[in-house]
Amino acid sequence: MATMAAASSFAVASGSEPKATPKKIGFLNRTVTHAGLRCLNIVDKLQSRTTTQQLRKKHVKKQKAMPGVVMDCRSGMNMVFVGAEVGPWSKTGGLGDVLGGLPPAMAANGHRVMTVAPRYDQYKDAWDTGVAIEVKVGYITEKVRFFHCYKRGVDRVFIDHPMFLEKVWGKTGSKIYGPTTGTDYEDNQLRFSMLCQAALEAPRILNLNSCEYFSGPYGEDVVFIANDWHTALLPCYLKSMYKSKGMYETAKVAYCIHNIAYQGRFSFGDFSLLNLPDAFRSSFDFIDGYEKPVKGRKINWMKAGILESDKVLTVSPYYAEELVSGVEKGVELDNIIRKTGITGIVNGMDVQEWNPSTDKYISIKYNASTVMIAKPLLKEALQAEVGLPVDRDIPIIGFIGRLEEQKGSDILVEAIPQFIREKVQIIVLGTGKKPMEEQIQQLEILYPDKARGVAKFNVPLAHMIIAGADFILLPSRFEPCGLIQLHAMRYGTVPIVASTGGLVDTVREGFTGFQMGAFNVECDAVDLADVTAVASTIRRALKSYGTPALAEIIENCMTQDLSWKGPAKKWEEMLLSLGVAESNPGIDGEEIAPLAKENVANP
Ligand SMILES: Nc1ncnc2c1ncn2[C@@H]1O[C@H](COP(=O)(O)OP(=O)(O)O[C@H]2O[C@H](CO)[C@@H](O)[C@H](O)[C@H]2O)[C@@H](O)[C@H]1O
Ligand SMILES: OC[C@H]1O[C@H](O[C@H]2[C@H](O)[C@@H](O)[C@@H](O[C@H]3[C@H](O)[C@@H](O)[C@@H](O)O[C@@H]3CO)O[C@@H]2CO)[C@H](O)[C@@H](O)[C@@H]1O
Repeated sequence: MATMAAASSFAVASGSEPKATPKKIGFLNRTVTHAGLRCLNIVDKLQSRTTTQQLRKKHVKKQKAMPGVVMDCRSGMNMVFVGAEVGPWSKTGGLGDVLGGLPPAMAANGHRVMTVAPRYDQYKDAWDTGVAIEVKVGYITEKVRFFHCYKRGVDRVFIDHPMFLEKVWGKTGSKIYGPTTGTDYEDNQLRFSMLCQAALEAPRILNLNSCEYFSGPYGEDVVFIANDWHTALLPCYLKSMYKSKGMYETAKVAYCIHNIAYQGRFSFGDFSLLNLPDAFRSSFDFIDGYEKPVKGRKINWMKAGILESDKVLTVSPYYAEELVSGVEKGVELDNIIRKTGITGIVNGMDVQEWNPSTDKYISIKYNASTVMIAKPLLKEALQAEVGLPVDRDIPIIGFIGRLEEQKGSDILVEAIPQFIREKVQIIVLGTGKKPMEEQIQQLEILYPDKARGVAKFNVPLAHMIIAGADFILLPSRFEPCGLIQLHAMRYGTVPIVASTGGLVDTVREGFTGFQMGAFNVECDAVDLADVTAVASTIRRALKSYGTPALAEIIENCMTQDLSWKGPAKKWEEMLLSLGVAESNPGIDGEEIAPLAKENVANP
């Protein structure tokens, strides 16, 4: 906001024209200046028809800068984010958070931004556009419809087909990929092939007039941001169905890896289901030593996504390094990524959903100057909520996450006997693999006055833990970025983290949290050394409880800018470098809270 207020004038194309004074633009109600923002006054428009027409080809921002002078200002890019989850409409974890939070930050910077995700449920706020297309999935042709809403400056597009809705309806959040954790829907390849094809049509055919600055279809000068294995076919179809026919000539694809553990490996014969020319076969070709889902030669969607895209990204710089470090951390795609290269940009967090001074799930609102008064009260509320003895003097350690080996809840459970005699309580919230759910549910029986495990996907409780706990534990075997430590830091809850991926980039030992060292990435056993590291670091953290040193760490945590603002600028720089026609830098934007608030989705 400060940057905006300090701005002094628009750059006006004609030297003879008086300089415009700073103006509030209606959209987002902000003042805008930027070197990259081109403004033509009405005289220039008459003299330079071609330029103006070129401008109109894309989006044109109109405003009255001064009485009698109409200025057409253009900035930004057309961006289409594609993913299997988009929060808050659909979310099983961090992928949904990123597709929910990064696009509005891009829109705030003046870009025209769309997300495309499946319509898993009857979302109250997204309407049928009336537009339908036919796409070939596998050996059949299916009709899909486009639903739409406009929130926080972003066109949210949902792909409607029974393959999404019938399976998941009413259970969004848990059944997106399969009926239970660890079991995938048999037609996932068809479902995500459909998503990719529909996403490629959306910018061309949807006539969206969501706000006064952008109208009509996005057109073909777009950059697609494809996320994880589900969208790996997008760059392939872009080439085989469009570029080969002279369409989407300058369009580009950035491919973002949120988790290399899920690659989309399927039987080699399934290539024929994808309806791609034979030339693409080698990009999918993959051999591993595993028998799942079939023995031997396979297709690997993520491998193709990496090879066929114009740029490969991931969600933190340290994870980017880990991915190319070797076969273990690169999960057998390290050699491919070494060839293409990869850029890591650390995730931001949604500072609207996670804001201790407005959070609707917590009874006391607070900020960095009131945290020490608020936390004990929020702790008592949390203890009462989960049925632990209510005592504000007992430090609480929280854990939130998908219950998969990645997150290390099994390591935590094994470490508990080594520190449970300390003055401490533990609260674990997560869903996922059944044995791991059962393991956390046992905690209450083993340690009735000390520990609780809640095997539910429970957003209000996640907020209460983030606010009421003193420490948040992330004993991850690997962690591409991690959002929970970001949420925690904003709430003055100090992270204790394994030294891996984004946890290395975002938590500074002794300054904003505690590092435990890197853990064994082998997932089929719990390494005793990791158990010891968890227990000894927890004891170290507990020693700091109530000390000025911890108070300083809490303050350091809470006074950081963890929003998407910084990461969005880095994303913009990278996407601009791809050279999509008609792409320009954005502006230095701010989301306007009231607008964003009234537009918060209500799925
Ligand atoms: N039981 C429960 N109840 C309520 N809420 C729950 C919950 N379990 C998890 N959540 C929520 O889901 C999100 C999980 O975020 P993570 O960063 O841990 O993502 P995840 O590992 O799924 O995603 C991957 O993608 C993200 C985004 O790029 C990376 O940060 C991450 O490292 C990578 O593994 C948080 O918002 C958390 O509060
Ligand atoms: O936002 C949370 C994560 O969501 C995605 O991960 C899902 C993954 O892409 C799906 O394929 C599926 O994973 C299952 C996998 O296919 C199966 O072989 C078996 O290993 O079990 C897995 C778990 O059921 O579900 C994952 C979510 O649980 C996204 O790709 C990740 O980046 C996100 O972290």
